[in-house]
Amino acid sequence: MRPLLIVNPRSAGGKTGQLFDGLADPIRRSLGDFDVQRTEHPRHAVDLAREAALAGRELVVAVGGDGCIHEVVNGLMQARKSGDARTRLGLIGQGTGGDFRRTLGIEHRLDQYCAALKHGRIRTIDVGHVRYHDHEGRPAETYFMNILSVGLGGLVDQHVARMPKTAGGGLAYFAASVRGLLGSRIGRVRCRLTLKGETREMDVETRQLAICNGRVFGGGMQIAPMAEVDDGVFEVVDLGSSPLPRFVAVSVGVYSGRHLRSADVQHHRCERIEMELLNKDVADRFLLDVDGEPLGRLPIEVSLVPRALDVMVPA
Ligand SMILES: Nc1ncnc2c1ncn2[C@@H]1O[C@H](COP(=O)(O)OP(=O)(O)OP(=O)(O)O)[C@@H](O)[C@H]1O
Repeated sequence: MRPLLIVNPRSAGGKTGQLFDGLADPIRRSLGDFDVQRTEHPRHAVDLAREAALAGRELVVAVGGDGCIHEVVNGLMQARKSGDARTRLGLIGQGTGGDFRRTLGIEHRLDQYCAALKHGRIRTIDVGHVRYHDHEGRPAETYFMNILSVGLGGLVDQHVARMPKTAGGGLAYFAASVRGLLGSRIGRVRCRLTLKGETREMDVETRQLAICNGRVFGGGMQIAPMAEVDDGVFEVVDLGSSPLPRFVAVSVGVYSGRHLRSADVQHHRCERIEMELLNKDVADRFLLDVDGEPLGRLPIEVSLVPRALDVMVPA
């Protein structure tokens, strides 16, 4: 069957919808014939990817940002659960952030995306799975391919999601980050981590803690430069509970990976982690960011599905 391109026309502030027809010809020259489906609403890509995999497509390409990739990954994982579909994932990055393609080392150029699809190699990656509570308190679950964080990141995502769609990209994200930072609270969190069959419990106080399959989040922040998407473990990076000015200084180091040298920052490894918020009065400001989406809140149970998905990456 022909490859399917799932296009999020709203990605990159709506530019993808306008630009995609112009991209189709160069993609076709490299990939050959393909089919296209444009998403019509949020989470539509989950259904499109699942149906494509169950129909036996060998390759499904997410054309959009990290949110689009997250949805396509969820569709492919759902298909895998309900059958033995083993569809490969491809990427053509068209978003504002591009954190997952940075993790995979794909340069943001159409010819590089096409080269990875046509002549690349398959990398079989681990995928995270999380059980959580949505903003109305209902139990929910999702897969994630990159990073899940608790605390400040989810609050920033929520501010971004509530901004008018006309707000400009970089500046609007910066404003949401400042607002999130000033409104953020320190969570007292009970964590149960399991690594190689051994479970240990610890209580942490943190403004932001990230559970990382990939390396980069927040539009280029190298929260876990040591992470490998196919090593069977999560890197857990806790940015600590220092007062705001010191927290900001440590966070600036996340752009280069320097934060890991700070005494405020803790690093753990696990295949599974359960987290429960002890100071429930901060629950509205201590939120989940799952691959950049503000999905809900604690308590959570996160587990790693090893070698779950084949992704096309540069040769
Ligand atoms: N037709 C649609 N109408 C409205 N929203 C949509 C539609 N299709 C997809 N979406 C939503 O658009 C959101 C953003 O998508 P995506 O992440 O692909 O782009 P981005 O935000 O520009 O990139 P990045 O996440 O890399 O910054 C996702 O939450 C997705 O559910």
